[in-house]
Amino acid sequence: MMYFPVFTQIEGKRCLIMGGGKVAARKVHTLLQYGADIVVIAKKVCDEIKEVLPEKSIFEDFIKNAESDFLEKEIQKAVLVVAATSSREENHRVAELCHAYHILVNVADSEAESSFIFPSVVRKGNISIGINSGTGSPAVSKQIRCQIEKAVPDYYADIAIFMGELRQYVKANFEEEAMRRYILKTAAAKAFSKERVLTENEIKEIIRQGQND
Ligand SMILES: C[C@@]1(CC(=O)O)C2=NC(=C\c3[nH]c(c(CCC(=O)O)c3CC(=O)O)Cc3[nH]c(c(CC(=O)O)c3CCC(=O)O)/C=C3\N/C(=C\2)[C@@H](CCC(=O)O)[C@]3(C)CC(=O)O)/[C@H]1CCC(=O)O
Ligand SMILES: NC(=O)c1ccc[n+]([C@@H]2O[C@H](COP(=O)([O-])OP(=O)(O)OC[C@H]3O[C@@H](n4cnc5c(N)ncnc54)[C@H](O)[C@@H]3O)[C@@H](O)[C@H]2O)c1
Repeated sequence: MMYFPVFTQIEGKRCLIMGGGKVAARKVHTLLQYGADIVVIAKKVCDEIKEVLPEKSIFEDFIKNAESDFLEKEIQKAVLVVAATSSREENHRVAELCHAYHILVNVADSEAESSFIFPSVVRKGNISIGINSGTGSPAVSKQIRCQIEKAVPDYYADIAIFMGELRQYVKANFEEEAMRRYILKTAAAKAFSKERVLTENEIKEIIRQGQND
């Protein structure tokens, strides 16, 4: 299955993880990096999760029938849900509820029931590179991630921050779109060729050239 990559903002937003084992811990780790407000519900929650989430975000000893209304309400508060229990029946139930409420759901043991799947992620500062094999083979994604990690140097993150700030400045100070494009494209090309952020003088020079052309 081929997936369209979307970069979504989850900072401060509720993400519900159903299940508290190895897979749940990996998804908690990924979502935490992006500032999600995570809640975990499971029969048993592993130490790795307890170490990174506050007690109020963990609902352990969850028993399906007695508290089914609780789960449904928690699902409705979430922007995305992960069904990662070791019970096929439970994962299926969570998936059905999410589909009924049109809430994004990742089902750890069923790609077919998932409305989104997790990419393998390379992070360099604010830069995020997501990888998906398109064949349901996480081992392939992991190999590609390792190659990209080696190929993308840390200073790219500094250039990204620098270019983000330059872009705000250029948008605020230059009315003509062609000029904005010239400055930003030239500055990015120059920063990457010099393998560092540009100095104020180098930026002034680019602006001068743009105005003379
Ligand atoms: C990328 C990554 C993101 C993440 O989870 O954070 C990810 N799985 C990762 C690791 C990993 N997954 C598995 C192992 C054991 C080795 C192996 O089996 O290969 C390892 C550990 C390892 O490889 O070290 C087994 C496995 N995976 C799935 C099932 C269920 C099934 O197949 O039904 C089973 C059990 C199969 C069985 O029972 O045997 C399903 C999915 N896993 C996906 C993503 C989606 C497809 C991604 C794609 O196609 O690119 C998809 C469809 C749904 C989803 O989970 O979103 C992360 C790499 C992190 C990194 O970069 O290191
Ligand atoms: N997507 C992936 O990358 C990936 C990788 C490996 C395995 N899997 C699949 O993910 C699932 C979870 O794997 P794991 O290694 O995290 O298992 P695990 O045994 O480490 O954890 C299972 C968790 O589910 C909880 N649980 C079980 N039944 C429950 C129920 N009825 N209600 C609430 N909580 C319940 C347990 O308390 C535990 O917290 C399995 O189905 C496995 O096949 C997916």
